[in-house]
Amino acid sequence: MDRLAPRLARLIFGADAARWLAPVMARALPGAGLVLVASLSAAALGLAMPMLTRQVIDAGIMARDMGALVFWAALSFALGLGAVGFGIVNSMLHLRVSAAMLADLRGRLFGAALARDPARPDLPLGEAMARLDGDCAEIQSFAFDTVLIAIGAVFRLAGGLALMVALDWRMAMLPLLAAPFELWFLSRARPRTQRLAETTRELRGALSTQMAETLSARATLRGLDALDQRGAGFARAQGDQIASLLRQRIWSETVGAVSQIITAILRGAILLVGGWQVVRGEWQIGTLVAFLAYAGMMSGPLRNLLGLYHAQARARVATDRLGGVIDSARPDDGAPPPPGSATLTLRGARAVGGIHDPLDLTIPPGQRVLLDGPSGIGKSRLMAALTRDAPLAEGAALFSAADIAGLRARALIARIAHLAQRPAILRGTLAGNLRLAAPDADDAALWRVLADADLVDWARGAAGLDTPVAETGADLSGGLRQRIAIARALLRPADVMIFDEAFSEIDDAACRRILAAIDAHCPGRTRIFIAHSGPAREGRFDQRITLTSSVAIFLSSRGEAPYQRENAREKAV
Ligand SMILES: Nc1ncnc2c1ncn2[C@@H]1O[C@H](COP(=O)(O)OP(=O)(O)OP(=O)(O)O)[C@@H](O)[C@H]1O
Repeated sequence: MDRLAPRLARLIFGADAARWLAPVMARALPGAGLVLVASLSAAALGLAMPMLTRQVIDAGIMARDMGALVFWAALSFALGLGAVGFGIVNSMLHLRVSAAMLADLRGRLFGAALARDPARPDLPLGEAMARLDGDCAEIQSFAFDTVLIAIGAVFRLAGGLALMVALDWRMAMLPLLAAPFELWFLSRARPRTQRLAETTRELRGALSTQMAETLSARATLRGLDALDQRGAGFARAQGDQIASLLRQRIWSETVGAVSQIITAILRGAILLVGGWQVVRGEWQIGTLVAFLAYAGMMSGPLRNLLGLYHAQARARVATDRLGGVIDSARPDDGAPPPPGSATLTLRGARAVGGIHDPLDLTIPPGQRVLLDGPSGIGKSRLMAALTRDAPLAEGAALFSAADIAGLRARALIARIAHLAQRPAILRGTLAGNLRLAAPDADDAALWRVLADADLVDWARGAAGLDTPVAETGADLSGGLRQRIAIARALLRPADVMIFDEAFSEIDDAACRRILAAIDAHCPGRTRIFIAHSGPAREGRFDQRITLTSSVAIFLSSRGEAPYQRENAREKAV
């Protein structure tokens, strides 16, 4: 299995996709083998049927043998019943095994999407979901429906042909004459199948992106009275997608029709030549019936085989799109950050996106630091570089003398907590949101950090730790969301805490209480504050660092950067 899966994956999906698909296929192969055996047995049952019909007609009806008639008819009935039962078992087995493969594949892709390298361009949410859902399903359906059906088809084609040869070998040559034409047609038609699949998958991604973005922005759009506008855009995107699906369907029907036309020609030829044989007395009528049944049976398998080649083209489009997600994942490698207290050092550093002059800086353990600079200059990006969440455009960032670029990101975030202005709050409960940071924290620990974040009264007034929280925390005020995020961060024993506008929506009085609690309970931790205004700028700082830029900063108003206005306000206070 370990060697078969990579080979199969390479053969079907190409060498690139085989890297990540082979393990998934290796896990699915035993189940797929079982489904294959079951479906081949069902096909064998199907193949036996026309032979039994032939016996009923020739040995029973035409020979006027009542005993033989009853025997062959009863056997046909019993096998027919068996085929029904077998079909049900088969379909359940198929669903179970193929759903398990889909779950495995989607799990792998979900993991890769979560581990996206921040240095890589982000995929819009809807596009990512379309890939995780639609493209994974495309591969699952190819592997389980198309490939399995095609193997069954080869079996039925070969079996049917063999039985036709047994009935009359000269007549059995007829289906073979059509093969070269079909192969030629297949290879000519395939590139168009691939192109159409690419367009359809892209349009599907665009539609999901529109949907996700519009739904998540509906409050803003309502305020702008722009819901109809977005609705019309969505309708247009749906129209484009339907048109593309129709083009794809017309093409696949055209491709499929070719095999049906060939089968119809074959049937006509068999009827004519076989009928002539019966007239001449060389064939019995049961033989003609059985021959016709086999020729009819070939149409499905032929169509499946024809479909296989083209379905592979579509599956390759899906694997390419999924390959993009896999490749964007950052490997979880690197050295652990040095133990002991953390000294942060920046040497001529600037993160991608930032426009400030390169920064040299050392922050010894436990310092309180204010990082200042006009909006958009790159404060957040520079801090994100400390956890490898933003790549550096120049310079270096060091964690206790170790270059951060070589440190394991997961280990780094255990030491550096970076709180953003708009924290992510998930649907569930207050406790569930807090325990994202520390799954094993007991209730007492949760209440302690709630106290630090000045949330105890609010939580008691609601349903305590079980207070329900809506998706994105939409039922909470901005200040509550920020306070929950602060409480959550305090659950982690980080050496460095970066408060990146993390207090911007909290009222000044509460903000001062929270800051005092943080200073009292985390005196040994390095605390870096970014704040354009408010109490987060107050108090004693060991360092005040101001990012400046020799590039003109277009975001300043009336020639004054916001932080300069704020500094002026501070002086006035
Ligand atoms: N993922 C990203 N990739 C590249 N550039 C980015 C990315 N995220 C933000 N930027 C850009 O980096 C620049 C600096 O953004 P950043 O958020 O660091 O500024 P800031 O100084 O923190 O501003 P503010 O005070 O308004 O929060 C901006 O021009 C922004 O558009």
